[in-house]
Amino acid sequence: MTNSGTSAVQITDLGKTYPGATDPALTGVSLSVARGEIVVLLGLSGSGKSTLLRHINGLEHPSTGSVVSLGEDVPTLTGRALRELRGRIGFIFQQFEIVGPLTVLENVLTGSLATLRGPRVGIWSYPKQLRLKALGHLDRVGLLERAYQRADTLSGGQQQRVAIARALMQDPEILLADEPVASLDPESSGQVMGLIREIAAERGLTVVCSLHQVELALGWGDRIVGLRAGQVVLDTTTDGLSKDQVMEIYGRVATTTGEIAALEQELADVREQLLTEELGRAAKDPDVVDGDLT
Ligand SMILES: Nc1ncnc2c1ncn2[C@@H]1O[C@H](COP(=O)(O)OP(=O)(O)OP(=O)(O)O)[C@@H](O)[C@H]1O
Repeated sequence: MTNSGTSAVQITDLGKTYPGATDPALTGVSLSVARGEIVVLLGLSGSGKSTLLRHINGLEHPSTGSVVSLGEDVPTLTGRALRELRGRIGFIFQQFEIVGPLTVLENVLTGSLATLRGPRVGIWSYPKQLRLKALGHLDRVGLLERAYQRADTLSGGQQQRVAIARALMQDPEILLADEPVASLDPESSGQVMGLIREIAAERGLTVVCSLHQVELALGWGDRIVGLRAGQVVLDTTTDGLSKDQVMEIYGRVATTTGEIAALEQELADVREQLLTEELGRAAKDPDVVDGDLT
């Protein structure tokens, strides 16, 4: 069944409890995303962002409630119908999932594997029209000159741009991005997020992207959906929304052991990021002798 309505995603009263878990990962989540909308899921580690994203393309099965993506009743789909839906929904992950020893071009080409029969080895095993399409996407993300280089010789930001080009090979209608800049420095983060937005506007893509950086989310998304312990605690457009207003609702004092553990983890991550940035600055500082960071 295909629905020609304007809703890209319609989630109603979604609940998810993982097998063996005592607490639900999601409770009573309802969310409607219009076609062409750019939505940020914001929340602490463990608040349920990935779980929610993974329901949209059927990587998770709901415990209760319904998920309709691009007019398809996702939990009822299996086999070919599910593969077809996933073909219409691109997914970008935090860890890029790039195959290091393969060339940049071949990594992009793997984005078209679902449309081809049989395994492919090497760029010449892909039809010419797909090779040209992949080169076009690499050009769009600014990496054309890197096409024949090994993917693991690229920086983190460049690898994430390869992941964007790979997702575009599917000609997706929806793009899901799960903390796409969590492993990047602030400058590369801004570039990657800017690129996703530009490409979404060019292609009229619907984007649902999880982030945990409040300021980035405010500057980037049209709408913010705040999750806390598996529940939607904020759902508003970013227009005129201040950081304090977001923090007030989504960053309230942690109350459960799980939330406190999540906050502690978040703090450890921030400390690690600061240390990495500091080491990066020290490495560039001409006054610091090689290896001497004291
Ligand atoms: N496969 C799984 N099996 C059991 N529990 C899981 C599984 N995946 C996630 N969870 C639990 O579900 C809850 C929500 O996790 P989820 O990964 O969706 O949160 P998140 O907000 O995306 O976190 P992060 O920002 O760290 O990725 C957490 O308590 C997590 O431990």
